[in-house]
Amino acid sequence: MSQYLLSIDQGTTSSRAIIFDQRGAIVTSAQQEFTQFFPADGWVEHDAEEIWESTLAVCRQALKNAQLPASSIAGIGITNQRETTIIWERDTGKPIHKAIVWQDRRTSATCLALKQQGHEQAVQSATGLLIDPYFSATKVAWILDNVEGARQRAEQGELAFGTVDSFLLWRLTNGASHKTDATNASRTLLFNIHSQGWDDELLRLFRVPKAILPEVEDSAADFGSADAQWLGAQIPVAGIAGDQQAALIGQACFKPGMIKSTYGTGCFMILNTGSEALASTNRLLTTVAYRLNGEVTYGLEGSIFIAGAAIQWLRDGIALISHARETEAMAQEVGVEHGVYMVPAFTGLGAPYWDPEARGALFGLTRDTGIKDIVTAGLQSVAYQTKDLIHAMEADGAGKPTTLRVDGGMVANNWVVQFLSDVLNVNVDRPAIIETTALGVAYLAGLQVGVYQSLDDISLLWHCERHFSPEMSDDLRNDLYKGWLKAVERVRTID
Ligand SMILES: Nc1ncnc2c1ncn2[C@@H]1O[C@H](COP(=O)(O)OP(=O)(O)O)[C@@H](O)[C@H]1O
Ligand SMILES: O=P(O)(O)OC[C@H](O)CO
Repeated sequence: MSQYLLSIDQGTTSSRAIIFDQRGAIVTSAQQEFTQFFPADGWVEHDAEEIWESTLAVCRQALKNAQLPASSIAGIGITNQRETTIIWERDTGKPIHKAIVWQDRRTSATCLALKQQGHEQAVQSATGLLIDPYFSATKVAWILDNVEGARQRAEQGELAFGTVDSFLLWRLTNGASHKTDATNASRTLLFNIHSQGWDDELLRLFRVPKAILPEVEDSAADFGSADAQWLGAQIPVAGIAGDQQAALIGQACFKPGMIKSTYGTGCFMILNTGSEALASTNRLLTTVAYRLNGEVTYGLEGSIFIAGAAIQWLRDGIALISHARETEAMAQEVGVEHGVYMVPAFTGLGAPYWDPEARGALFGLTRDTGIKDIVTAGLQSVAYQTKDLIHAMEADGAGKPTTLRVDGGMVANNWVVQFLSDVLNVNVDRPAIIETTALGVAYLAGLQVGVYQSLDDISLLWHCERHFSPEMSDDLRNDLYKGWLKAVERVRTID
């Protein structure tokens, strides 16, 4: 019987395919980076064709590496960078514009106008989100308004919109399936998280025609089958979830109060709040954590736009390092008290500030500041931003977590995780598999095709690889964090 699961993890900077066995162990994986386009200040685009081609290539490579026939794959799971917006032609499957990436700020004036017109409260209570260029709705409208004839074609039903999961599903099924799951839908600003349906009032407000929207399914569902021409056999697509929600599942945070934080390009912390859609009064997001058998589990999310991307910038933008892994030894050498702060607001500030016009800055430079201090400040900024989120969650009544489960490419860095534990004053657990995003959606696909019977089966598969506990004095922690708050204040453009 086919018992392997193939996860497609389509992230912001790379496409990955990982094959898992039924114990959740990685059999093999393949990864490909793809081009980032920065056509203007604050704009970020991807080529949707390159997203598709790199995804297909890594799936084929993973199967080849594993020396497994496609028929041994019981199901495919798709997890993806969320909010990123693609519109394509229904008859050809061709995108009509580059994908507008979640980090893109081009619609900030539109968002500001909607906020000034007083729409934010109603939008927040329906969607759990804030009016910000981060989410898909204003990106959809931008494409419809800026590609000639697009709005009319959309209204006539000739065009389809999707987040990256939908686009890949469409391609894998040769256009037979135009679907998404509730976690991805909950990031569009068009989906009512209480009624679990597209919301007509929001569609009117954001000027998005209903005809372009995908059907919304549970996160473990029958999404259609990948055509045999792509991977060598027809394989059911059985799980879909946005990457941050998938990581929550991969971290087995199934009980209310459990919390994870993922450090990839950005950093996303999600607290499981169970069946309660906890409304934030501290500018966090209420989101669908997962939907199984029609039952919704909600999450409270803090979204930070730049985490590992700060390290990428140190490498590719200003060439202070050649590899991300070099940063650990540098920080070990420099220590925590060098007086430099980096506020990596390259694409504005996310939670809890939501300041799209803020830009990055370095503070505390002196004649003896060196490369290692700046690099260390980049690593530290990630922990300080996480502390901002924990404070907002506490203010929302969530209570201080006892343990935080972490994952994502950046937590391979032991120094970062120890500093995180020190600054938060919280125990931090790093699991044996830090590819929790891919693992989470493999679990979802496995639930659908019967490899797993329940979430309890999955919880048993989670293992801690290393536990980090706080070692820093309260005085030092407070002093360091005070310096961060001062630095953030200096880049903010709105209160
Ligand atoms: N050892 C390391 N120290 C610090 N940052 C790292 C390290 N290894 C990887 N990173 C950062 O982690 C990010 C990659 O994480 P990943 O989870 O693969 O991201 P994504 O899914 O967003 O593409 C990159 O931005 C990289 O700069
Ligand atoms: O590509 P990642 O892993 O940084 O995740 C991006 C998020 O889904 C954006 O909301």
